[in-house]
Amino acid sequence: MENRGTAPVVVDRPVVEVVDVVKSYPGAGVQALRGVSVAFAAGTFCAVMGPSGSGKSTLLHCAAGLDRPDSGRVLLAGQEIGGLREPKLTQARRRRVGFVFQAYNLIDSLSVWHNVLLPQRLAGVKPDRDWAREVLRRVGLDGRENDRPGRLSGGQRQRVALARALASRPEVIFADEPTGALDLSTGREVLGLLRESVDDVGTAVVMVTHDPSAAAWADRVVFLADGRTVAELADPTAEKVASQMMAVSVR
Ligand SMILES: Nc1ncnc2c1ncn2[C@@H]1O[C@H](COP(=O)(O)OP(=O)(O)OP(=O)(O)O)[C@@H](O)[C@H]1O
Repeated sequence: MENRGTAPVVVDRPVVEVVDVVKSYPGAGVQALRGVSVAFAAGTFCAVMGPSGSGKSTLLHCAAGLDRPDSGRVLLAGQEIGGLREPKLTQARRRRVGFVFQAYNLIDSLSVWHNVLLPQRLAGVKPDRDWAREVLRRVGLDGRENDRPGRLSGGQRQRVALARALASRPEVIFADEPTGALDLSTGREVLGLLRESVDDVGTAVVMVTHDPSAAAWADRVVFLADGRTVAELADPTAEKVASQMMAVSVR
């Protein structure tokens, strides 16, 4: 399905809506997003793909409220976040959003347990310890609570990052190439856990990836090129994603 206009594809129960977002980096003379409209539905898994430099990470940062667009609107659970001043924006993000980035962003001076509880503590929320224990069990890290992240493997660190994202029961998890630094089987485990959090917990996942077989774990794939959404795929397979990527890359 081609989506060339500025009207977002309508999804049921959107948790994040990006409407006609433009974002440039004036210092670099780059317009990274040129009027992107896309919505992400609650409890679904969406992959974002596109050639290098097409604007995927910028879209993720704007959608997650980490970056402010030059124009356009971003709604998080129906609330427009563009008008929020910093403390309120941070609060909305901490309450509703989880992040899993390739660099893990774990704090090495804290144990696994304290890393997992940190976002709730920063949000001033009393941590739900039972749920934190449950998510650590789900990601296969029970017994590692007292370890420092630096002593864990890359796959285990990524699982800590995922547990940390899940621990605050976010409505949406944004993941930027969460399997990029992992070997094939560890990558599959992490994708399985993201899928499980969608199916069992009802979290929405928005994941940037370059890998068609990772995108095939999603319910839907949105393709970007030159800062615009150019195509979508529902119920993707790795083959369909790869051939759509080829089509997008030769545009
Ligand atoms: N902080 C920044 N300052 C200047 N230019 C930037 C910045 N971040 C991104 N860009 C530029 O904006 C454009 C889109 O970058 P972005 O990282 O969003 O693309 P991407 O699709 O995620 O790329 P990749 O797949 O290589 O990670 C690129 O031309 C990039 O060089």
